[in-house]
Amino acid sequence: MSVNAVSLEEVTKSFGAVRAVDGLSLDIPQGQTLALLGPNGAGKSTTIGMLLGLTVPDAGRVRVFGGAPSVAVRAGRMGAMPQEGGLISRVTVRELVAFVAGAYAAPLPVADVLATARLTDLAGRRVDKLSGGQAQRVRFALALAGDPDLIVLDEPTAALDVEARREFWDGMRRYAARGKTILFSTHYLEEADEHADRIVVIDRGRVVADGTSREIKRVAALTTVSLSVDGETSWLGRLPGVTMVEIRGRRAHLRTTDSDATVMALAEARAVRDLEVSPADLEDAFVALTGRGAASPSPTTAARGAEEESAA
Ligand SMILES: Nc1ncnc2c1ncn2[C@@H]1O[C@H](COP(=O)(O)OP(=O)(O)OP(=O)(O)O)[C@@H](O)[C@H]1O
Repeated sequence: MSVNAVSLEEVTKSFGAVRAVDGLSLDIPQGQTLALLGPNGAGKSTTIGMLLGLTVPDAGRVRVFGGAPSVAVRAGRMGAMPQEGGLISRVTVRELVAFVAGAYAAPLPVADVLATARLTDLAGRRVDKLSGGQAQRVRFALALAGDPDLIVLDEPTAALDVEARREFWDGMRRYAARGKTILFSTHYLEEADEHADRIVVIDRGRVVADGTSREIKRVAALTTVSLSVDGETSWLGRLPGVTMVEIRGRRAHLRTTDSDATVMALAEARAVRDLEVSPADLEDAFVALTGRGAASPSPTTAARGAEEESAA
């Protein structure tokens, strides 16, 4: 098996009394596109800083392609796009890309960089005359110039409008299609859902969920099946997939990790009356996982509730 592109082992970093990253472990195999999703202050930028070798962890180990981050950077194997950062002005896009590519031993041909970042038509434009979205694609191009195997992007599309984001991700997909590894942080749930193979949700410096968007929704157990009931309801908690039962008036609301199995079992029990299935979206899952902004119980609470119920 090939070495992981990224391996973080129990990494911790504090700033004074603030523990920004708290025992975080994460392995990213080569070729994966991973979204690091988390609310403000979750520890995304600090994690990325350690990954890039810009910040030294207090404890734990950071490996990029099996070695120190600085080795991967020097070898041109890791390219980064920081959250912000000025671009040299008064030069054209092509000149700037060629200048940065020239710093690497085995750069990508400039024409390829421009094409991947969708900048071919803007190659002769001066950098200081670009729109925000175009400038962001130039930053992406600079991260690509050394033909890295891993690219790390800290909130690459923050402040871009919908069209600029679409164009940005278009370029990113071309890069990923070449078998490269991508790690990006984002607040945009739909962006993680749409562009990542894997989503790692972090909060307070810890991983709170890790999986495909489908798996994360399942972990959050947020699909709700509701139906009209009368009489005895305790059996509803024993249906497959059900993690929580709430009775409100004459309706039962079942949280389930497997709505298909729950509905089938209800049908077998001839209990389907005014049935409604409300699927979770990633936003609900995120809120439930991080406990921010909603009164939903955390998934661990939900899972524990179900275990206790079935043990009883
Ligand atoms: N250089 C620093 N000095 C002091 N505190 C810091 C420093 N860098 C980060 N922090 C604190 O560490 C915590 C994690 O911050 P970090 O920037 O890693 O989060 P984030 O998930 O990237 O947030 P955002 O999405 O807002 O960029 C926050 O409480 C932040 O205030």
